Amino acid sequence: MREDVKWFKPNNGSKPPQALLQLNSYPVCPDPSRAMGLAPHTDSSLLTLLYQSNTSGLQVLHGNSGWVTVPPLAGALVVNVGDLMHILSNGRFKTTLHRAVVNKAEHRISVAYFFGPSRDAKISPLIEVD
Ligand SMILES: O=C(O)CCC(=O)C(=O)O
Ligand SMILES: [Fe+2]
Repeated sequence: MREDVKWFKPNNGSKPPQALLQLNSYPVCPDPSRAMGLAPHTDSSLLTLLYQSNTSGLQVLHGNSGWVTVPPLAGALVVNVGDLMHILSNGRFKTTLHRAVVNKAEHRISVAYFFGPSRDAKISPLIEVD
């Protein structure tokens, strides 16, 4: 893999990066097979840090295994690669299709911190195709 220490050097002058904190709340659901907490999606920014308390619900689509649960680990955050990272790295870091399912026993919360460049930054791949 080609090393390039300039990967994340901003080229948009002094515009600050953008960060967004999103609080998700998934109430108990009597029939989880008939509801979805958060529909399948990819996060559009660069990176997401996700705190998912101690109730599972996050699932990622993993190759032939289908939807795989990402169990919450005490003191750990999930790091999600977003669309902009996918584009910047020319697909070397892949954006992650994920969703959140509900359950019938516990109210679940999660906190997502989305981080990326300013809204009007121009994004293009920084790594050439091999
Ligand atoms: O609640 C979760 O585990 C996922 C939240 C999520 O994917 C999002 O806020 O974009
Ligand atoms: Fe997400």
